[in-house]
Amino acid sequence: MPGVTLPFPIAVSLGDPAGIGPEVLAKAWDARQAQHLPPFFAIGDRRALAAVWSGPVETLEDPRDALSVFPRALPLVQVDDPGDLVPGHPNLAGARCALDSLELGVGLTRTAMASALVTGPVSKAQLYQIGFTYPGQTEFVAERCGVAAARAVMMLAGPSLRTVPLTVHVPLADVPRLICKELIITRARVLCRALQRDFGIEHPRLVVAGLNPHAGENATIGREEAEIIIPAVAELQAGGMNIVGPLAADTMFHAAARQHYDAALCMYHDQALIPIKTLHFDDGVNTTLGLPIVRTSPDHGTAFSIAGTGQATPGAMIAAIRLAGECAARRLLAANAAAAAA
Ligand SMILES: NC(=O)C1=CN([C@@H]2O[C@H](COP(=O)(O)OP(=O)(O)OC[C@H]3O[C@@H](n4cnc5c(N)ncnc54)[C@H](O)[C@@H]3O)[C@@H](O)[C@H]2O)C=CC1
Ligand SMILES: NCC(=O)COP(=O)(O)O
Repeated sequence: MPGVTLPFPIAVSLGDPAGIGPEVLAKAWDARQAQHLPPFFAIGDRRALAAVWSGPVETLEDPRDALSVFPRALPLVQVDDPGDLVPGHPNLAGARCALDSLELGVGLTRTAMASALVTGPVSKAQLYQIGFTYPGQTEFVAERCGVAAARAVMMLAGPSLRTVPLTVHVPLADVPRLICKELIITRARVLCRALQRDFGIEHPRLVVAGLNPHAGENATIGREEAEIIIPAVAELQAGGMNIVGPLAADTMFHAAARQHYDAALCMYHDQALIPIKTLHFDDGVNTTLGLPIVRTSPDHGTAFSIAGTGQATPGAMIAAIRLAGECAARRLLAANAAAAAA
């Protein structure tokens, strides 16, 4: 945000060393001045950067030194990957390095050595093979921050759309039984509060998607709308929230419809992510709401098939760093105002 200088740099874990995380972060550093990015440092293995980029890297002893290093080199907190490190060829040593980097990034942000955390893309399949028991980074970061998974809310954000998947990394067949009134209410409240606190939207306007075609067509094409979603929306409205739904999911994302809301609560992963990745593949950000720290991530994955080819575009990583800086700045302003008022 203009006029706000963050006291600490932003921490960025590189993600899987064989994925495109190192390349898009290096390209973001190349673009730091043109894009007016706040200072950041990388967390991961130096070799992952060297494999895809010939720019300057300086290894840090103290992450806070990133502020002075950032103008001349990409600052790095080294996390060793003892395996063969070849872009496009993931292995379990790389997955371990990605997890160690994520863990360190959360710790540094929790202890105020970093103003916010940006996480590079990891391969869930690789992480599951080393015993990672969380569905994704969202739930891992939430647990490390002491926040219950239901209250850590994934939101995908682009310049013209924000969406929240109510259920995330679960089989589609499980979605109907996982949707319940309590989950809708909990996530809508976290979403509303975060839009106010982190996005500066004083009176958020929310919409909720239906699960079934035509939002159930008056309970003739599925009953989840009538039995679960409508009662949840009614309870939230009674509590004063500006929220409507369920809306038919096929017609709620066109340009004119998007003017009427600040965020859409969707019933399952692809219902939320298809519109975002269609509209904002190059500048979409995945952010976790409801945490004591700011955490964002580019909306894309590891893209192993293009890693090391130079084709990866850094737009989503740049957007993730920018959004992390903006949210952290809003929290800083609010904290300063509260301190001044006390
Ligand atoms: N934040 C995270 O950690 C995320 C991790 N993933 C993980 O990534 C892995 C691969 O997932 P996919 O579904 O294949 O999605 P993906 O985003 O890695 O790739 C999908 C397609 O988009 C292209 N692509 C992705 N990012 C690009 C970029 N910056 N520039 C140019 N082209 C780009 C890829 O080459 C591929 O054709 C999975 O293991 C998944 O778990 C997926 C999404 C987010
Ligand atoms: N599809 C979104 C995604 O995979 C990101 O998940 P997470 O690792 O940020 O929880």
